[in-house]
Amino acid sequence: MTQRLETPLLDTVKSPEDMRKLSVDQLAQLADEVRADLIDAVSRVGGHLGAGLGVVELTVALHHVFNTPTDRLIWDVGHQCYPHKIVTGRRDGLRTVRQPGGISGFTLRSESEYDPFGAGHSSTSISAGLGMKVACDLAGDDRHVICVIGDGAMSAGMAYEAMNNAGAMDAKLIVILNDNDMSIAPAVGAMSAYLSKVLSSKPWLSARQLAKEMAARFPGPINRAAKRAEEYARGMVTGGTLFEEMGFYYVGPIDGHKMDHLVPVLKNVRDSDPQGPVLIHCITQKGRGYAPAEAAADKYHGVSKFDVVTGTQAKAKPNAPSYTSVFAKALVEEAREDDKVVAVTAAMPGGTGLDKFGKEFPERTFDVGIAEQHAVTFAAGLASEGYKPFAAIYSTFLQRGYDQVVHDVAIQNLPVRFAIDRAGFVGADGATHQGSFDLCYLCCLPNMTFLCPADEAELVHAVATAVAHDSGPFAFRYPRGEGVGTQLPEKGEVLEIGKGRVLREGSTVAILSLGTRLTAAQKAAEDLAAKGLSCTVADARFAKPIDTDLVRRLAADHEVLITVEEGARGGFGAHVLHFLAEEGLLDAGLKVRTMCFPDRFIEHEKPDTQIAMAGLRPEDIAATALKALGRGEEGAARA
Ligand SMILES: Cc1ncc(C[n+]2csc(CCOP(=O)(O)OP(=O)(O)O)c2C)c(N)n1
Ligand SMILES: CC(=O)[C@@H](O)[C@H](O)COP(=O)(O)O
Ligand SMILES: [Mg+2]
Repeated sequence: MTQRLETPLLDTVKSPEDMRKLSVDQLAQLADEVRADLIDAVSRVGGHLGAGLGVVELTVALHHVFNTPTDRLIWDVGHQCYPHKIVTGRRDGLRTVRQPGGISGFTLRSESEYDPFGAGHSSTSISAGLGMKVACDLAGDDRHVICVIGDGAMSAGMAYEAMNNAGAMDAKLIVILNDNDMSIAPAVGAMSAYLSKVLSSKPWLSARQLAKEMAARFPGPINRAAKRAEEYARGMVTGGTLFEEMGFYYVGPIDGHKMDHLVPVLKNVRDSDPQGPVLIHCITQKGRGYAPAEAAADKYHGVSKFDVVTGTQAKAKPNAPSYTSVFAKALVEEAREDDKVVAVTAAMPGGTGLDKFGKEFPERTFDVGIAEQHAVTFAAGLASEGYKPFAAIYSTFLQRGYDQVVHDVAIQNLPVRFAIDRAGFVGADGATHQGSFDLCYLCCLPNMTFLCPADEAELVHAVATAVAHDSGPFAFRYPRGEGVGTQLPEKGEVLEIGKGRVLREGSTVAILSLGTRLTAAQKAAEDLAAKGLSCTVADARFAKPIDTDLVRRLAADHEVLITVEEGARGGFGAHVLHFLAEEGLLDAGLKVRTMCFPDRFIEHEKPDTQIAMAGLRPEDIAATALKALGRGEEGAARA
């Protein structure tokens, strides 16, 4: 246990520069103080906690040993970067993390020179780091590039693509595997740390380098044998064979919470000059140092505000079930009737609700790790053999598997069902996580069917329709958070493909809503009616195929046609415009307005504010109609 020094260090240590003057004992004390500060900050505003708790010592040691920001330090995913933000001048800012106007919950280039690369989606750090290291080498810059990547993020294909490339190059990229839950964990502790110190010390590395150089002088078979002998010798001791095979010097495993292990190993790696990349295997504990987090199944990965003493989170009582829980329940019901229904998640069982499905159907539930590309084609394989796979993937993360959607699912017209959660604005996670583009990137695909339920009841029907639709790929989307409180049907109804519904009949303005903007559309119609304007409100239900009869009728019977959707330009509204143009329905002077997200990234905010920033509130819809009729200003200027 570190002998705590009297003066609190966090108040005097203002930057990594200050940290470089500290002793190892002082660094350990500083880590304790950073951990306490992290817990305090997140208890006030919520956010990602468990991962940051697991890298407090590593963060302090890295900024002590390396000359950041000149040396580039990249955090994979970035959710564990809160300690990094505390020690790089954003301690106060952390009390505003993910809040309106506050700092980002991930690393962000525009936020700090200590954030050389933005993140949010996983497994990008090694690719980015290699690019930076090669650039530095080309420019003759003598700086280190360090990537910290978790064991989860290491399960994504992109990480292997990057390691495969790095391992074949001479760039001395430093990768730190932050391993907080290995299924086969090599021994950690003083002995292994000692070995790693020795293995990463200059004499050993240069001896190994010498062996490598000697081996390199022999022709093929001898060279390979010599090289392999050296690697297996090390692999036997430390289990680094996999990474060695990929061309990395493997160092570890070391205890990622012991400052007197971390600092010497990092110094040795920093000062050694092996040709090629190095991987340091750090064993850490997610949630470390905060009992409620350590005890929690999810290690307090993502939390709302909480009481520091008890760990009890302040969760507002929901007015209605979440869309995710409605989806999960509906899928369980359907799966009870149909044993071909199977479910696939990419490391998000809790977030997608498939943990509930897995409780009842463990053998029909597949968590493939953070591997959306694989998840999609794995589902395609299941579908090709007659199963009904539901790939439940957040809108933003499905972007990672897009070519697989096109190449393996749509072209082959395989009946994969895409349950797209977190569609539309997601709030605190901000620009990297918004569900903005799925309508754009799926509606353009031939063979795709895309259903957009307007509320929870419609979501239950969407699941039933997805199960029944076996003739090709089928997507349905729903937002983060709770529904509007509609009565849930006993059983899902199979909807007629490509058919919308009219909820309000009028004559001058037609509002064609897609998805959960329906309540706003109905409110806008009421506001307009109060101004003497007669409005029709229709729920398109399907983004693809469009209900062409409905669109034809709305175009023929109204002066103004407004489409509304929670997605970026190029989605539903664009396809309605294509149809209207092809049918010549724009030629008679119909006034069309397509309301969607603006052509910019919307940062972290409360979801309602994000809707206002996008100009999609009821008052914005009403104003758009009035302006189209030449009667008054269009919606409040977009924030
Ligand atoms: C492409 C992608 N898919 C899914 C996620 C959601 N996600 C965020 S953190 C995380 C787990 C990361 O595990 P690990 O890398 O081991 O980091 P730890 O939280 O254990 O520190 C996941 C799945 C993501 N950010 N990016
Ligand atoms: C860091 C990350 O990508 C996930 O933790 C994500 O923040 C989860 O989002 P939800 O909170 O919407 O499940
Ligand atoms: Mg992990």
